[in-house]
Amino acid sequence: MTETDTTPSTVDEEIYSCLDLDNPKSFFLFAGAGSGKTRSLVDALKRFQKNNIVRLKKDGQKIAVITYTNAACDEIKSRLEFDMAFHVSTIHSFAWEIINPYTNDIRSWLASNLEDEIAKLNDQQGRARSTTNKSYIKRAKKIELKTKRLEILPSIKKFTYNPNGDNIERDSLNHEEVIKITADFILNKPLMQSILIRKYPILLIDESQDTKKDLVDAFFDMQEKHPGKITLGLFGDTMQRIYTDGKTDLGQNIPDTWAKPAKIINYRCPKRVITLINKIRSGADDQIQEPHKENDGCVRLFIVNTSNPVNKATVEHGITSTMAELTDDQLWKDDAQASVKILTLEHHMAASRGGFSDFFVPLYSVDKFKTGLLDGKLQGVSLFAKQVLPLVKAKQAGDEFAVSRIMREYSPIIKKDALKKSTKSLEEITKAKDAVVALFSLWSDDADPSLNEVLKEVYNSGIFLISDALLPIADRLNQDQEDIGGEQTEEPENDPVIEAWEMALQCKFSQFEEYVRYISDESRFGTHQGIKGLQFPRVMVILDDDEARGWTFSYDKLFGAVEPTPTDINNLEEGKETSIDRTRRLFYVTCSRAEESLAIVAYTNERKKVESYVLEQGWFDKDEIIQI
Ligand SMILES: Nc1ncnc2c1ncn2[C@@H]1O[C@H](COP(=O)(O)OP(=O)(O)OP(=O)(O)O)[C@@H](O)[C@H]1O
Repeated sequence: MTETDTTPSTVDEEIYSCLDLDNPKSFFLFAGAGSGKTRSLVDALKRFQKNNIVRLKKDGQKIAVITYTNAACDEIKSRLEFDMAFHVSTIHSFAWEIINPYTNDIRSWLASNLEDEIAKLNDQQGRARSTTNKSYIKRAKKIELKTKRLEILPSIKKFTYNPNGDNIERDSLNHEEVIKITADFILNKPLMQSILIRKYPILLIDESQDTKKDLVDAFFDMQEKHPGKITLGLFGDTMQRIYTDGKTDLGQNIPDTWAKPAKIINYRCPKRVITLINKIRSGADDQIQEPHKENDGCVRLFIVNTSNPVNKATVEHGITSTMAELTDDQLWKDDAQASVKILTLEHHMAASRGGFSDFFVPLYSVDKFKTGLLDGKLQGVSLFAKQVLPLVKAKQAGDEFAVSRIMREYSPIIKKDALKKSTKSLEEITKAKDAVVALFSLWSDDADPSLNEVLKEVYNSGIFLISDALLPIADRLNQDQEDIGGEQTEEPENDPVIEAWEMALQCKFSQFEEYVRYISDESRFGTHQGIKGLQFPRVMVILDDDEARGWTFSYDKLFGAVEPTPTDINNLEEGKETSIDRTRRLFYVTCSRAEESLAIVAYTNERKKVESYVLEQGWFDKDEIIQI
């Protein structure tokens, strides 16, 4: 490294000096958790904004900043006062903006890619031992779908893509394709590189460790071919790479011509947390952080014996009380304020702890619903989340102004257009008022209606529009009522999507409210991956392989409770990544979120092994370990 400095301003100075339009220099910032990477990024841009933005704008150019999440995008945009000279976007939107005008090139790429994929699948079919086993049938289905897609390609006039959506329409590209096509165009179309560099002479990537490998490679290639024309700046922490599609060897083999500033201060965590994360990290590389904060903070490992049945809710509640005593911080016990952040590996673990499983689990089991369910954009969710919930809250708070605003915005009864068309607007207003009263009456006497009851009421009064996803169910609910005592209706056809909704709609509205809090980041729960980049005063990390059910991560292996598998040993011998490496990085990310105190809760049936392993590794002292 050319520089290792404890003075952040020197590092920031070096980064800023790279953003020189006459003499651009690329850089890779080496920095661990809580070292202020995002702050350095924004500071450099702000300084650039002050000194050089006029020239950039005059030349019709922009600075491109690629971030990992939409939330990070919004944060950076707002800190740069929404200056249009900064093009801040996620990698998927950035990629799509680059390629979307080139319909014919996309078509050719897709055609050749589909042909390759079909040829590979046909080859596998040819070598299959049986034509009746599951893999054969699955491959046959894939060949059929890919062939169909290949056939319709010529008829597509314009490809579509939504970086935040499921992209299931016939003319849409999926997320993986957009990244691959962009990387391929940048690598193999010299004109594309020239256009990009002309438009964005400075390209900065935050969270570069998790940015799609193919694209990072393409950007490296572009920089190598035009060294005097572009600044490529990478911010990130290789130890925080938690997705499998990031570039594994990022940080190694950085060209000599690049600047390599390093930040070694951790501004977020107290001293004890920093010694812990330094120890965890020492299993992967030799980066050591120094604390900025004076306080020691508190860390405890609770090892929970799962050889006998355990009530996890009770155990975890007890742990928060113990932490409150140990830290003398009563907020550890304050459930209502969500003052403790509880991190689980999987969403379903958060759902069961947060009490919204009945709504979440059935819908999350439908693959194409996953993204929409997590960002709240799933068709059907917004009726309850954006219309019914705020309306009920407004009524409960006696805020009639908010009630009428929501009605004006969403209700087809009272919407401006409806009133214009109607000659009897007074009548319509009365109808709307009655609809609100009828809906709100479901909550009278502290009742907690089911989503089904709410849907039925919405259907009957027409207070809000019902999306296509819920309409068949609403129809059926109403039908059931009409059929009581009448003739048996025909058995409905099984449709897994409708069945998932039917199950979810049986939950109580209060469960749905908890789900909304979860996806709005207002609940006490988060996932190990989802809290990337965030920080919280009190953090409880739940390690529970059995409940997580996955195979990508294994805390039991990381903590020495389970021996590495032959595959792990093989990978290790071949210098490849193992599930222990992946889990170590995830554990580093979760522990490094704590600003004050940290409780780690390890569920295991090998408690003695876990204790002796963590003592041997020097992660915890004996008096920091509590067996339950
Ligand atoms: N130079 C500084 N002086 C004081 N506080 C700082 C400084 N730099 C960063 N911080 C604070 O430290 C905390 C961590 O900063 P930030 O989130 O930017 O770090 P990061 O490197 O992006 O972290 P991570 O990679 O772990 O998500 C924030 O509260 C930030 O305000």
